[in-house]
Amino acid sequence: MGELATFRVPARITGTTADIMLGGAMVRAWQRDGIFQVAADGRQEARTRAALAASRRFFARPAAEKAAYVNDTSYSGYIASGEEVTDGRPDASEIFTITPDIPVAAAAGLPCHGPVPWPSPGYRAAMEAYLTGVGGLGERLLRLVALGLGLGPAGIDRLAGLTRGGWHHMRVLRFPAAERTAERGIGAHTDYGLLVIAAQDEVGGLFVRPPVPGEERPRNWLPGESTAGFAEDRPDWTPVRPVARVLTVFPGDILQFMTGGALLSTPHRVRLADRERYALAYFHEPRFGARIRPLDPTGAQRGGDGGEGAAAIHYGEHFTRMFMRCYPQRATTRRIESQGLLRHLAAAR
Ligand SMILES: O=C(O)CCC(=O)C(=O)O
Ligand SMILES: [Fe+2]
Repeated sequence: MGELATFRVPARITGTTADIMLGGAMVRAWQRDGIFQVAADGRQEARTRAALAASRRFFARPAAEKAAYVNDTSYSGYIASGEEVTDGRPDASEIFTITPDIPVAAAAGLPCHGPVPWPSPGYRAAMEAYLTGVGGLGERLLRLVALGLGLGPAGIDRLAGLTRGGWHHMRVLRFPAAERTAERGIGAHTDYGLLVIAAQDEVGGLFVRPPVPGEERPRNWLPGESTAGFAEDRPDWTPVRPVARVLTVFPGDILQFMTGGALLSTPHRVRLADRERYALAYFHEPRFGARIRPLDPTGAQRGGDGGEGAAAIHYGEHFTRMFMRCYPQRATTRRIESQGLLRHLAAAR
């Protein structure tokens, strides 16, 4: 792969011919490369820098201090290196996860609902500003992608309409420098929702797997299929080279499901470098209780209404099952299991 395509996203997307052409180019870039770049304007660049600086300050604190920022009703908070597992193997990444910040009293016993144990007001302000910036970008991108998929100006909100009160979340990541025996940062995986919008520092280490002709892709939302560890030992992984003043964007599982595989949830993984590395992975998502259906329920869609696979995905259930899979030992997972909270999913709207 040569250079990734880089797009400039207009401030408003209304369905003009130019919007339709831009969306089409984005869809084609994903179908070729699995990922594209968007140019960050000055304000976004400042938010990215401030979030990465706050992240460095937090991760520099002593381990015992960081370990206190956890919560057992949500998956928000600190995750030590080695605590996350992908395909049954520990990831080296150290993470602070931010899910929607919901007071315990309002969590209504729903799995994954609860507060964010913010480490400081400054950290919170930097991350919330970043979330606001990429959240607005995510909305505009979803409208462009809908146009690019041929849904027309009348269908411009078929994707963005799912995200009112969206379960947007973020992983704030630090990767240690590689040791001679260990180069795994995060194992191969896909992410779960509509869009992944990622930022990284200048170190490098992220790889993606573009669509490979003839390669069957697992449907990560089905209990018997998983993208964790997918194609880990095959060739065709391409580095996402750090580029100044861009964010990278790729599709998650929900877009693969909704498009019947016309868009694929991009597998990716992280290798450790000779230095530590900092990154921000933001996930632009449907609302927790959304029931997701394929855009074209009549087409011969993999995992659609065709008999095999799911007819609809309950997004919150998919999210919950994926986090339980990644954090089998976490107090949040144990609580969901011991209190049988999965049965409350049906009540989520
Ligand atoms: O480190 C990165 O650039 C991406 C991290 C990632 O894949 C994730 O947090 O899901
Ligand atoms: Fe990821």
